[in-house]
Amino acid sequence: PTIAIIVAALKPELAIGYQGKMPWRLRKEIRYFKDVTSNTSDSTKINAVVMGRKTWDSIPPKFRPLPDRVNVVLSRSFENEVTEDNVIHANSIASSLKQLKELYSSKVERVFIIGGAEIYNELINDKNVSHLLLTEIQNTNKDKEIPVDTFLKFPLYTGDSQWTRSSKSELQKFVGDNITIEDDVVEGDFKYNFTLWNKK
Ligand SMILES: NC(=O)C1=CN([C@@H]2O[C@H](COP(=O)(O)OP(=O)(O)OC[C@H]3O[C@@H](n4cnc5c(N)ncnc54)[C@H](OP(=O)(O)O)[C@@H]3O)[C@@H](O)[C@H]2O)C=CC1
Ligand SMILES: CCc1nc(N)nc(N)c1C#CCc1cc(OC)cc(-c2ccc3c(c2)OCO3)c1
Repeated sequence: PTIAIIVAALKPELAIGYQGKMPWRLRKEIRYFKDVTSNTSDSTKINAVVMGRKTWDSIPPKFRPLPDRVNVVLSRSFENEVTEDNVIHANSIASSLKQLKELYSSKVERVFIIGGAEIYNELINDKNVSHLLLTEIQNTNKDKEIPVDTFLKFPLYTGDSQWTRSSKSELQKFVGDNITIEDDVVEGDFKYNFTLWNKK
């Protein structure tokens, strides 16, 4: 299945976290994340979300496991198993994909890597990752500093980057027509845009 990274990052430094949490709460961004990671073109299939143990721990317990998606959590101290609330525990990316295949065979349409920094920075260079769904966030209030301490190490804007930004119509095709993609969404001091990147 297609493996895509999905992340929201503050430009220009591509910051994604602060003290183990998200530096912002953007209502429409959470809805986009939910819709894109839940939506399948084939209604008989389901998507999977893969995350690091710290990201799992940071999701409010009432919101996890993320509904209507196969949840996979990675930890180097996990046994490869399925927990009682149907979460796949894996101790490597490879074993998580193997378990997905064994348990769900052709039932999984897309696999979304949903964080956090350690997982992102390991997988951005993985040959199996074909797409990057990046929400590019800007701070419109130059008098306000946004506290951040966690960053993506993604080579996107360098000249020799193997990643190229797709058009808005390619993004629309990728996520499906039933998802509305707004331009320049403004929430508080933040302005953000949804983008799709793929490998050259
Ligand atoms: N802006 C955004 O879109 C998002 C931001 N975030 C932010 O990211 C931050 C969390 O990121 P981070 O602290 O890096 O933690 P992660 O969520 O990336 O989890 C790291 C843990 O995952 C496990 N792990 C990592 N790599 C592997 C591997 N190859 N095989 C098996 N297990 C592995 C380890 O677990 P163990 O220690 O148990 O061995 C490691 O400690 C938070 O601030 C969060 O808010 C998170 C998601 C989205
Ligand atoms: C939702 C933020 C987000 N956006 C994008 N573009 N990519 C992502 N990978 C993520 C993410 C994520 C994991 C995560 C972390 C978290 O706290 C650190 C909370 C949630 C979360 C997940 C579902 C929710 C919710 C919050 O509020 C309502 O429903 C989800």
